[in-house]
Amino acid sequence: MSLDGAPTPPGGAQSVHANGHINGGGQQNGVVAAPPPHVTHRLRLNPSSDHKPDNYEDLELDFSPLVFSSLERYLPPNLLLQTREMKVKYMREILLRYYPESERVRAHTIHCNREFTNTVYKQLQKHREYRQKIISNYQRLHRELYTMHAANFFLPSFLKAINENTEQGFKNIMSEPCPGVFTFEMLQPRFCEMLLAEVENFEKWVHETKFRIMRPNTMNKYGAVLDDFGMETMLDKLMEDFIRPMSKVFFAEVGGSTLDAHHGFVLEYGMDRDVDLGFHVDDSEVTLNVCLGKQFSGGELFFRGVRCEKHVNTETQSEEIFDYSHVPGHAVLHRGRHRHGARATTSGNRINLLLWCRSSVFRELRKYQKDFSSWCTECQREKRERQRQSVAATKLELLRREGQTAT
Ligand SMILES: O=C(O)CCC(=O)C(=O)O
Ligand SMILES: [Fe+2]
Repeated sequence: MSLDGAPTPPGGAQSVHANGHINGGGQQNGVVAAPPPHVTHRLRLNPSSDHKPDNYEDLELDFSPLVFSSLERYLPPNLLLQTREMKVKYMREILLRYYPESERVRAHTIHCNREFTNTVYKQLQKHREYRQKIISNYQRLHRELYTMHAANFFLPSFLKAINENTEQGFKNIMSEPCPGVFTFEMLQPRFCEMLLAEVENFEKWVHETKFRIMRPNTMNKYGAVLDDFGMETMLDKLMEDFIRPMSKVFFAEVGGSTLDAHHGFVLEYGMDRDVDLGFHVDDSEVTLNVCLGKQFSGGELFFRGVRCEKHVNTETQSEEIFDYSHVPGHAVLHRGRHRHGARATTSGNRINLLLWCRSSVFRELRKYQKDFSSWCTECQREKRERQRQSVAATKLELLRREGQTAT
């Protein structure tokens, strides 16, 4: 059997050369670009905290109703008085800009809002058809993987922390070997085995049918997008009920509490697969990276400090250098903007589960931020430097004035 495959490949990571430069001008791979100048849709920088948002649960929408309720508080005051339909229309146009599959289109074509929306719709439609084709033809091996069964998937220690849902509860199971990089034991060995077998089964089907699949991003030749073969709902649950509570505590300043979209995939490394992964930042606010196995050597993750778009290529400070060795079943949680890469897997096969979690609210608000990012180390260094210079200038001025009074 031969099936027709992939539409335009999805977005991905933004690669950064180890010595600092972004590959290919930095606009490729689904990295968020500035909106076209004519786009007039605006949000407030601070939410209207006393405004009670509408409920959107009963509408058929392409984003979660909760996203609309959260975003509503950021609407310009005059819009808050409009009908629910008007608000939905306004917010949808903003949100559509953040649908990952739209990024490529946006970079090349868009000249007016309507045209943009139509092009995105076509892309979405194509992508839905692509997924549908896979889902209706691929025979699942372990059906129990496709719905969330927390007790079968996760270790009791992890479940206990999630149920407690307190900062201390999370800290009890986590290590933070480098600021902003959290590691913890997460998956049951049986779950890892089943997911590995499912991925293998899917790859076998792809091979046999010659179905042209999209790889997780432009940096990988191997691996598979789990969302494309039926795991989207289960992974949404993973993000909402497990990753968002933790991110709310540890990554609030990068939208950790408003994560509302994900890209879920596995990567496969080995001498006969992808060997390593270059230095990059993820197209995510928060990334979950869990090793599924199997046996391997090498493949360490290397981290090199958190940077905003403007500072992505700046030098690494010695205290930012951190290398991590993967352990099957163990998870790493970090900001998408934490620069990192993976060293060569020198023997065996390493397969990792990745969940890039995004917040559309955070992405919209980031556009209005003029000054320094609280989470970018380089922004903070520049800010301190600017303050130091300003204090020095004031001191000098005071001394000069004192000198004048004395004479
Ligand atoms: O291979 C790894 O563990 C890193 C994967 C990664 O950074 C990514 O997919 O964004
Ligand atoms: Fe990454």
